[in-house]
Amino acid sequence: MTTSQDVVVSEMGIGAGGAAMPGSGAAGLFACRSAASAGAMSMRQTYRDLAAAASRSANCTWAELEAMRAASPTRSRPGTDVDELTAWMVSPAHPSCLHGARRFFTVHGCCLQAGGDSNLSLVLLCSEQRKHPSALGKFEQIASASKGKKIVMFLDYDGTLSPIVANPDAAYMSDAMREAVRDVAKHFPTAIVSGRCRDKVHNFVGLSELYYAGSHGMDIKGPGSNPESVLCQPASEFLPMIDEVYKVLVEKTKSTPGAKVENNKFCLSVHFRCVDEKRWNFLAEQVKAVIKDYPMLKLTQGRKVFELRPSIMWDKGKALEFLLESLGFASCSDVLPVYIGDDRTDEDAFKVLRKRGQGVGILVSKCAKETSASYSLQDPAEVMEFLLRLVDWKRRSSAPPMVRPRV
Ligand SMILES: O=P(O)(O)OC[C@H]1O[C@H](O[C@H]2O[C@H](CO)[C@@H](O)[C@H](O)[C@H]2O)[C@H](O)[C@@H](O)[C@@H]1O
Repeated sequence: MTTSQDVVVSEMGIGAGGAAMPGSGAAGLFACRSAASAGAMSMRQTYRDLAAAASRSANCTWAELEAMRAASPTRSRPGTDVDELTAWMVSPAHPSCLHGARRFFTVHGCCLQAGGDSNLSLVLLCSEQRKHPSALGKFEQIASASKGKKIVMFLDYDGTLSPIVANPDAAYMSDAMREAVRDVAKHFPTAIVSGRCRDKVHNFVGLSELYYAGSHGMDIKGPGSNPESVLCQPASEFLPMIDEVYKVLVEKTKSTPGAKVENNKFCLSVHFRCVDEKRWNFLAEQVKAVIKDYPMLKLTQGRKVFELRPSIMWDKGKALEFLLESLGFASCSDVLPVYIGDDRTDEDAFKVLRKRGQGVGILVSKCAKETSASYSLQDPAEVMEFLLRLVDWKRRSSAPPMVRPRV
C-alpha cells in the first residue's frame, strides 16, 4: 500500500546545511548519547562546511516567504481551494473531464485546469502521481495493511492534535482528543513528535504513558517520570548557544509588533502569525542577520514561524527511526509505523517511511500541498476521528470470536 509512493518532493527547509552524524541509526535505548558526542566531534571537524551551509541558509529569498504564505494560508482563496483539495485527494476522471464547473486536461502528464477566476490555473498535482486520499475514506485499506503487524503511532502536536491558534502558549488540545490519544496508547506504542520544547508539549498533552520527542526530535524521553528515561539528546552541546541566540533574537525583534520568540530548548521559533504582513520581510531580514553570526545553526520555516536549530543531521525522521529501534522494531517487517503531522518538519518523517517502504504517512491539511505523505486528514477533528476508529478496529479485531450457543 505505502510502498508505491512516487511523489517527487522538493527540499523544504531554507537551510540545507548539516553535519553528518555518525551513529545516527542508534543501536539501542541509550545509544544516542554516545552518538551525540561522536556527532559533536564530527561537527567540530566539519565546522567550515557548516559555515558555508549556514551562509547559504542565511541567503534565503523572499520567494521562500511567499512559499511560506502559501503553506499556511490565513484565509482560503474563494473558488480554488475546494477544487484543488478534491483533485489532490482524488484523481480527476482524466483528460477533458468536467469536474464541477471546471474543465481539466493534461499537458505532459500534468493535470491543468481551465476556467475559474483566472484564465488558466495550474492545479498543484500531476494527476496520476499525487493522490492523497483521506485516511478516513481509506480506513479499511489501512486497517487491512496493518493485519498481523504491530502499529506504532507517531503524532505531531500543533495543527495535528491541537488547532492552530494565534498564541502559541494557548494551543490547548481538547479533553476529547486527550482521551482518544490515551486510548490509542493503550493499544499501540505512541510517541508525540513536536518542534516544541519537550516539557511544554508534555504539559499540553498531559499523558505520562507516551514517548515524547521535543525540539524537532532532538530531545527524546520514554514514558514515566524517571529522569533516566531521557533517551536521546543529540544536540546537548548547543544549549548555551541556543540560550544566547534566544536573548539576541528577543532583543532584535522587539521592535516588530506581534513577533514572538519561543525557546524550545534545543531550537528556537520566531513567530510571525501576528505580525503585519508588510513587516514579514523586515523580520526575516532581522532573523537572517542574527543567524549569520551563528553558522552552526540552520534556519527553516514552519507555519508562520521561522525555526532555528542546530545544523546536525537530526530531525523528526531520525527521531522516528530512533524510537522504532528503541522499541526493538529496527529491522522488523511486521511493524507498521503510522505518522500523522501537518507541517514541513513532518515531511522528514514521511520521507523516512517512504525510504523504508513501510508505514503510513498522513498529512493534516485543508489544502493541496506537496508532500511525501500517502494519505490526508483535513484537521485535528478528523485526526481524532481516525484515532477513534483505529482503537475501535483494534478492539474488535482482538476480541475473541463470538461462540453461538447450540440450540
Ligand atoms: O512540530 P509541531 O508540534 O507542529 O511544532 C511546530 C511549531 O508549532 C507551534 O507553532 C505553531 O502553532 C502555534 C499554535 O497553534 C501557532 O501560533 C504558530 O503559528 C504555528 O507555527 C510552536 O509554537 C512552535 O514553537 C513549533 O515550532
